[in-house]
Amino acid sequence: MAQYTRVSGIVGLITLQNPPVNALSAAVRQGIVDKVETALSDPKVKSVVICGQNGIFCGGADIKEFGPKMSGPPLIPMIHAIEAANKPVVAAIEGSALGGGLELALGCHYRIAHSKARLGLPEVTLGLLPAAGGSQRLPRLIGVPAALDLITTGRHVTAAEALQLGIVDQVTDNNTVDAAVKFALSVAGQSLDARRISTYPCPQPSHLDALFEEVMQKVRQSARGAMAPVACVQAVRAAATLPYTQGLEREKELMATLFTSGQARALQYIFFAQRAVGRWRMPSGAGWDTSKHRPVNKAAVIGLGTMGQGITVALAQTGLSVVAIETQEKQLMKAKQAVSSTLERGAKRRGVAPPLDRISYSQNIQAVADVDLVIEAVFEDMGLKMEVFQQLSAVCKPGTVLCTNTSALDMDQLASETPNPELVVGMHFFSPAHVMKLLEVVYGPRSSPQAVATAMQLGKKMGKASVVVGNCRGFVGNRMLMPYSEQAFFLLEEGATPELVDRALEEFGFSMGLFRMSDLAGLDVGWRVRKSAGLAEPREASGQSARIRKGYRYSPIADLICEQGRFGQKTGSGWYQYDKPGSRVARSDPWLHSFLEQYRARHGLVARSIDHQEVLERCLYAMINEGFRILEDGIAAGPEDIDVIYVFGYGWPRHRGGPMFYASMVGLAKVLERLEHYHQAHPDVPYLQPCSLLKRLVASGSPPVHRWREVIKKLHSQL
Ligand SMILES: CCCCCCCC/C=C\C=C\CC(=O)SCCNC(=O)CCNC(=O)[C@H](O)C(C)(C)COP(=O)(O)OP(=O)(O)OC[C@H]1O[C@@H](n2cnc3c(N)ncnc32)[C@H](O)[C@@H]1OP(=O)(O)O
Repeated sequence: MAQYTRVSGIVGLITLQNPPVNALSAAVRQGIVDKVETALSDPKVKSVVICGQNGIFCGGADIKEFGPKMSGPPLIPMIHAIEAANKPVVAAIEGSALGGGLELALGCHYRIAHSKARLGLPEVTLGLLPAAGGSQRLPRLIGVPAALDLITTGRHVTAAEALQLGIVDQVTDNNTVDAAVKFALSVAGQSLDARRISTYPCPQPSHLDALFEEVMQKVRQSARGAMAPVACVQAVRAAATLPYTQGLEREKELMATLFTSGQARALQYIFFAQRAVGRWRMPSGAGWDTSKHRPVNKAAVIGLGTMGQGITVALAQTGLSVVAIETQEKQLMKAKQAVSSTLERGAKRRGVAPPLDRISYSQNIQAVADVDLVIEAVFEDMGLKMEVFQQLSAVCKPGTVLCTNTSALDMDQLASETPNPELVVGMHFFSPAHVMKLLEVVYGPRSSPQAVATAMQLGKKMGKASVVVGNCRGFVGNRMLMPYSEQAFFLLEEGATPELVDRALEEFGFSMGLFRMSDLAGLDVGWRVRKSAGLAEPREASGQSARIRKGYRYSPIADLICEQGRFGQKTGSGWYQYDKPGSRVARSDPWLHSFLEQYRARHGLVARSIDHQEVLERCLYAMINEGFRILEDGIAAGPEDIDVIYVFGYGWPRHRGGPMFYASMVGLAKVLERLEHYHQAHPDVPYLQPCSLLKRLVASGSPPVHRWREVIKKLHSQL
């Protein structure tokens, strides 16, 4: 809806009303069309201001209304009518002007923004392009290179940057609507000939072809198969090379392809999934509405290895006071230097002062006595962590929330070391902790909803996509990695190479294939976990028994690689070779290939040709199958939780919506059929045995992903 009033005698004020972000729903578009007509036909009105209610201009088209049966006035003619008006129309931009919201503002003759406003065309992040004339107007207004940057990345700019780029005409620190009305009064009656952006010639950059070729190459590389960034470049190229009306036609054509694509559905699903997981709920029913978080002003980090350093940086950047503890003096000094330089680099980028004085360093755990929350990030060793938790219980003030940053260990066992297990939760960060967006917040059977709420609130404050998950080995993310990597190892035994597996996964869209990723993370981490699970003990070098552990098929390949001291990038070799330890460029390794050949010969395995489809089906479907088990076990509340974890923490291509969404797009019946097929071929691999929830969903007609929770709920109620 839109409200209309006349202010200062001659200014028609149109206010968009659709909480919370004034999205351009059918009703809002109808409201705008009607109120613009009212203002333009009223002879007393000499100029018009468009604003949004509750301090936000407009969050863009209403994504919830996207679909095959969209109704209401279309955006393009609505914006054209505003641009063609014979009275000046001024956009008063507070809060956000995003997507269709900015396109609406670009149709206005003037734009006044509050200094705290953010503007952008983020359609690309939803698998779309700015198709209400935005891809044609913005390059005409700010030039091709700047428009390409904004449209292909979807980044939001501050009001100051918008002013510098020429997107807005004025920035104010005061009441934006008052400033816009004042401005509208000052321009009433003036000629609008030079204010209609669609009539501007598009500035022609020199070497236009070379520029677009270069940008297209870059975009294709970083898009990893996503269509929208490529279409965005094509649309801007149309703006640079065609008259406005023809460019608009091209924009429409490109949008039609994107709008109906699975990629757009996947990206919009992830947009809502991210928000849905933020409204967490534990199986007990506890959530934000029932659980108040404890205030956290001062936090401690115990253990300043790579993870501890990243967490310290993230906390300090969030504005907390941090006590950073490391018992080894040399490591403490090294960590202090690393943390300081990361904070300095970050502050320089943002043009602010580095928050160095928020951190105090100590070798003495007594220094945590007055903190509100502790994050333990010591070495992944249960004995050591138990010792730390005992010490923390003795030192911390009552009510301190104790968090462990374990990636797989039993956090409930750690809770047992404290007199207040209800205050213990897992906060599983991803490396580097100050960069990666994901945080798994792990609750055990005794964790209180208040402790979970506290960790979730802190995650939110740190800008993390925080997901509440239950306690089990590997939680959600790492638990699903087990079948994924197991299949990759089996594929090596059967004839694949790390390069082949990685290529298949990277062409699918993963930021890195499994083997390159393992080399980056360090192979010793998984080796230690397998050893602690009693799997990776040295066995006889050949024969069937070497490939059987605990009664099931097992590939010792990764353990054998580690026994050679090949831990990945940090040692200069792993699944690939590197120029030197720490180097990042992975090269094919003849040693590894000959090792694989010898391994197969020793175990009587005959290499066969393996194609990309088999790699994808075996690795991804085994992982998805485990995702269904996780849902069945109640470790994740819904498919959205798993998908957000994989998109934000594991490099799953966002335009494929996460593993569970992907399964729904492939078709659950097909996933089930392929799992049955591979399980028949490998009956000694339990991860390939289709999970009963998957079978149940297929039996109930493969409902869309947003309806899985109903089936899961029914399943749980019958248990
Ligand atoms: C066959 C060919 C057909 C062609 C048809 C073409 C028709 C379309 C034409 C033009 C299309 C234009 C494209 C667009 O405009 S797409 C939308 C672009 N806008 C965005 O991407 C902005 C998305 N929103 C945000 O970034 C944030 O929400 C922000 C506005 C910055 C506010 O952030 P914050 O204060 O943190 O609040 P939340 O993100 O939690 O959001 C609050 C709730 O509002 C819901 N929301 C937000 N934006 C939208 C939206 N655009 N549409 C619908 N709903 C929106 C959000 O989901 C939250 O609700 P809930 O918690 O219930 O999920």
